[in-house]
Amino acid sequence: METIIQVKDVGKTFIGKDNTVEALKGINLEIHKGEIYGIIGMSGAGKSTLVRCLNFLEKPTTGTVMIEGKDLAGLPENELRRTRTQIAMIFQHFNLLMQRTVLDNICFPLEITGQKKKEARSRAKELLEIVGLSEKAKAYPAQLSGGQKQRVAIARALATNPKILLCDEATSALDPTTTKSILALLKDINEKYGITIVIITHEMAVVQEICTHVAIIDGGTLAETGTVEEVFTRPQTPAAKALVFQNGGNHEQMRGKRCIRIVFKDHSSFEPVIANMVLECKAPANILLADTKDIGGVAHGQMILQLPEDEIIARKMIHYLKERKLEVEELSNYVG
Ligand SMILES: Nc1ncnc2c1ncn2[C@@H]1O[C@H](COP(=O)(O)OP(=O)(O)OP(=O)(O)O)[C@@H](O)[C@H]1O
Repeated sequence: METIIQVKDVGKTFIGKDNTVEALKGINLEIHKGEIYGIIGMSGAGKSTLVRCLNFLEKPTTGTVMIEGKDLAGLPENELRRTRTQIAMIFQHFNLLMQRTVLDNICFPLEITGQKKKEARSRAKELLEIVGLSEKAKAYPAQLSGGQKQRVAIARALATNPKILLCDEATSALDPTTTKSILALLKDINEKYGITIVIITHEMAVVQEICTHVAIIDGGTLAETGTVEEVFTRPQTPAAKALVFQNGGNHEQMRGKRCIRIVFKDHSSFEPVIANMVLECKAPANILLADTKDIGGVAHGQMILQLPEDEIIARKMIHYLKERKLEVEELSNYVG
């Protein structure tokens, strides 16, 4: 698959009057065309800084960012500007122009690129239809709900036909139902228009919902990258385990001896079953052994899980897995 974003050894240091912050250190990332790539990490991990480096809103102190093979640092100003128009961005707080109507907000980037007013308005109307807000064309942002504002921001971001859409905590100010609908819209846009999407978030549920790939960033460094399924089912690093199992995947909390063997057959590899189970049951499960193979996008294999001591939660987990048509076998004396 074609690489669209390549980040090589990127570092970013902020030098202040009294202190120096190394926000990013030696980041390497490769994002392919058409992927929905999640970048997740705790507050202060460096997510926003990284995403801002992808469109040179922030210039990296070291390393290179390449968009479609072009090193952004080497581009003359006008070409950098052109490349930037292909990288749109949406934000947590929408950043709409409050004095302009919804339609005029969407026209704004088109006017900047010199499009005629009439053409801009007709394109803006098309975009409003895509995001399902045609009836709000004449409304002002203050008259919209959070989800509607984000839809306008998405329409505005798409106005210049970008190849990449960067989303910086785009659903963090929204309730769970609205979040789901915005994520569904993003997925639809990704599928219909082939736009590569990079999602910055601190919420695992967002990654789980729509991302194909994920990078975990921790203290300015990249802890782990992989497909969502890989990282969710077999997190390798403490940072990844902390996010996947919410409370650290701490072995001390796993005193329960109850182990089960799950056999995967013909199960979609894109549904991170274990991670979903952990999220649903709000308790960690320890993966003692995982032997899965991806055959044509379908996972086959087995996994041995140690369940929590709490009988009710353990039952709930077994029930969850059985409901998903997985073969579950209880192991009385498993020694990992
Ligand atoms: N312009 C700046 N000047 C100085 N320090 C900065 C600047 N921007 C970010 N930082 C610092 O860099 C580190 C990473 O910040 P960043 O905003 O990228 O993290 P984040 O993972 O996006 O966090 P959050 O989820 O809380 O927004 C923090 O320690 C932050 O204080």
